[in-house]
Amino acid sequence: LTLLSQQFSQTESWFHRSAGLQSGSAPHSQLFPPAEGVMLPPESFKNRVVFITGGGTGLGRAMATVLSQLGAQCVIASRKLDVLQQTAEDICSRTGNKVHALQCDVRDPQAVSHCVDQMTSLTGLPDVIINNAAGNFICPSERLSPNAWKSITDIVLNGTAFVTLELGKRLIQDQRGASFLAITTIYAESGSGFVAPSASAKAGVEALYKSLAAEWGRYGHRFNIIQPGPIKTKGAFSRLDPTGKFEKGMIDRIPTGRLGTPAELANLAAYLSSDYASWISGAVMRFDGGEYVSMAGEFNDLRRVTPDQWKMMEAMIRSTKGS
Ligand SMILES: CCCCCCCCCCC/C=C\C=C\C(=O)SCCNC(=O)CCNC(=O)[C@H](O)C(C)(C)COP(=O)(O)OP(=O)(O)OC[C@H]1O[C@@H](n2cnc3c(N)ncnc32)[C@H](O)[C@@H]1OP(=O)(O)O
Ligand SMILES: NC(=O)C1=CN([C@@H]2O[C@H](COP(=O)(O)OP(=O)(O)OC[C@H]3O[C@@H](n4cnc5c(N)ncnc54)[C@H](OP(=O)(O)O)[C@@H]3O)[C@@H](O)[C@H]2O)C=CC1
Repeated sequence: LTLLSQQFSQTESWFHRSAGLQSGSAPHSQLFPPAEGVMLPPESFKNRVVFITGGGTGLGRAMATVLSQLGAQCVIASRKLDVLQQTAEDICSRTGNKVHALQCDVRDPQAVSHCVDQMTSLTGLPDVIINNAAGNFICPSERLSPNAWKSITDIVLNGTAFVTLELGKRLIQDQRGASFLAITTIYAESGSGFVAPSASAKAGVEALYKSLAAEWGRYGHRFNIIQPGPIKTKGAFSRLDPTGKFEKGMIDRIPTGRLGTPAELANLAAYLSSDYASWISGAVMRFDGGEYVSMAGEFNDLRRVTPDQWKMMEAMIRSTKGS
């Protein structure tokens, strides 16, 4: 069984196989196929402990899978213990490496401290911390109650801060280095209407991580950020595109013509958390198929202009004399 698991971890995983061309992708997305398989060498995370918040579902689950395939002992934590346990079992049965499930509501600093106590007994302190847990929903800002604002900002900003400070302090005390990674979003930079609490909280997370990258390097701690563009997960799409009507328009504005895949994100997270990235700290890695710059550029809509229309417009421009 162990041999089989090892062979499996060196080739491909169940979710990589499902990462083919998604429906709704543009034809040119064939030129940007999502790479299958795990990128780093096998056992890159052997003898490493990885702690992932929100590791039971979506992107957190994908990151736990890849890191487990690379030899890590993973600890996944969130509110729903049954979901975490099922994920832990699934991953462990596929990779042969231990995955621990711990219940933790990151909004509650005491729960976070208790979770870290439990992890310390199970695995010791982690070498890699991935702050991935989040909450979000689309809502016109004038409809937000104070509690709606608080529910998102408490998970995203306070939750990340509680986890990071609790683990950071204990690691410093034990004179242990670590890699911290936060999953934010491209609109942490631009802000975005209709998700103002999420945008505000994610921007706060980025400020926290850049601050600590500067402050805690002396303790052997690295802090990096991934800003993903759209990657289809139930958690995100059910709350941000509940009718499914916006997906096509979203793909149209992504220059690579498709959504990202959990496997691609997981490989990037693994790289940034690995020794291969030990000189990367304070970095913000946009991971969005080009969506951000595509939405930002004033003239980018000119992509719709046909060659004949260009001929006509060029003639008009060239015929202009003076101002
Ligand atoms: C042009 C359009 C393009 C569309 C693109 C679509 C796809 C885009 C993909 C790109 C994504 C980019 C970024 C993604 C970022 C993410 O974070 S995605 C991850 C999302 N995952 C989750 O949210 C999982 C966890 N979420 C939850 O558990 C819940 O959703 C919640 C609400 C965050 C927290 O749950 P809980 O604590 O149980 O909270 P409640 O008690 O239910 O609610 C607390 C208050 O919030 C109010 N509320 C809840 N839902 C809404 C809503 N939909 N609208 C308004 N208000 C809401 C609720 O009423 C409570 O307030 P009150 O007590 O005052 O009533
Ligand atoms: N998918 C996408 O397109 C994008 C996602 N992101 C980011 O990626 C990350 C993962 O999102 P995704 O996988 O799509 O969505 P999911 O909804 O699947 O993931 C969110 C996770 O957070 C956990 N969580 C929520 N509240 C809490 C809490 N109070 N305490 C502990 N854990 C909590 C949830 O578990 P539980 O319910 O068990 O607590 C869940 O596992 C998030 O940070 C999100 O902002 C960013 C940009 C794009």
